[in-house]
Amino acid sequence: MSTNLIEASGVTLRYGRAKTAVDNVSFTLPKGRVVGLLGHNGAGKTSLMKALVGIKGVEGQLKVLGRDPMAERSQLLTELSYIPDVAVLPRWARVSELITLMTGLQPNFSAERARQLIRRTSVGLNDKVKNLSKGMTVQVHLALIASIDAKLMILDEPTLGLDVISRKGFYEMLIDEWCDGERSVLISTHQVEEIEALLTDVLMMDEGKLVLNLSLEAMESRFYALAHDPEAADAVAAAHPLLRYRSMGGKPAALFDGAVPPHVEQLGQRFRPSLVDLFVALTRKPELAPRA
Ligand SMILES: Nc1ncnc2c1ncn2[C@@H]1O[C@H](COP(=O)(O)OP(=O)(O)OP(=O)(O)O)[C@@H](O)[C@H]1O
Repeated sequence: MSTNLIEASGVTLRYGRAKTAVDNVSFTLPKGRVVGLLGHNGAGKTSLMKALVGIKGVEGQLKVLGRDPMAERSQLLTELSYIPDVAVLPRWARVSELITLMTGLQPNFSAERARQLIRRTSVGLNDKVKNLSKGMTVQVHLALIASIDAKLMILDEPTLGLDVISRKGFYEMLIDEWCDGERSVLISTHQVEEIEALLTDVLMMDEGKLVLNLSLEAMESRFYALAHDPEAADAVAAAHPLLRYRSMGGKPAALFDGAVPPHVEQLGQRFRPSLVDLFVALTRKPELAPRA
């Protein structure tokens, strides 16, 4: 098997003839990475994840853990940790029963590890799922899937609907208990600000297309932001930034792909653009584009 956990080349996923949800997407996902799959509603994130776990067939080449997801779906599902919706667990069950259930379903599941992870949470093994808050349910769900001995975890919008404390708890547990430098996780989300500090890489989708595939380190050396005085606006605009916006403190700012020309750089102060700025620049809807 190649060292990449995911290899996608020219992957296209259609719903019927009219809808292309994933459009000619190519990327690789090596081990030991925390990858954010970012995109607006309808960008194609869930569709891509469905393709990765063999729920939807695609055109192009796709290998996950060295397997063809459609042809080898049942085998693949025992080798990765996937949650389409973290907040859903059988309501009738006690946490201990879920552990028993998982032991029967998942050959690579460790009940011992699950109990250990549940002890990290405020949930008891005897608690019933129906009595848990949404945040607690998500923690239990994560504890269960983090107890699968796998190399790859795929999470589709895991913290949707959770308050900030529960989201923080979720990500802390994910980083402490799952990420070990060997395993990788692919997380789709809209909550770009929150997740930026966790990520090693970012995949950004817009209308089915992959518009950015970059490590966070490479992002720092590739994109430049410049805060400048209002009087310099025309000169900055003439250098064709990707985005013009207001930086913190309300000062006008511009985001550039690549080095800022020296005569423009001297018009302001350079700063590190945030992932949110980049997200807006690369995925904004046409109606939000500045008027010419
Ligand atoms: N079963 C389906 N049949 C037809 N079109 C679909 C189907 N599922 C999704 N789509 C369309 O495919 C596109 C991508 O949808 P998808 O759910 O993958 O986006 P997403 O990025 O996950 O969005 P969200 O953030 O809202 O969950 C959208 O235009 C959506 O309407």
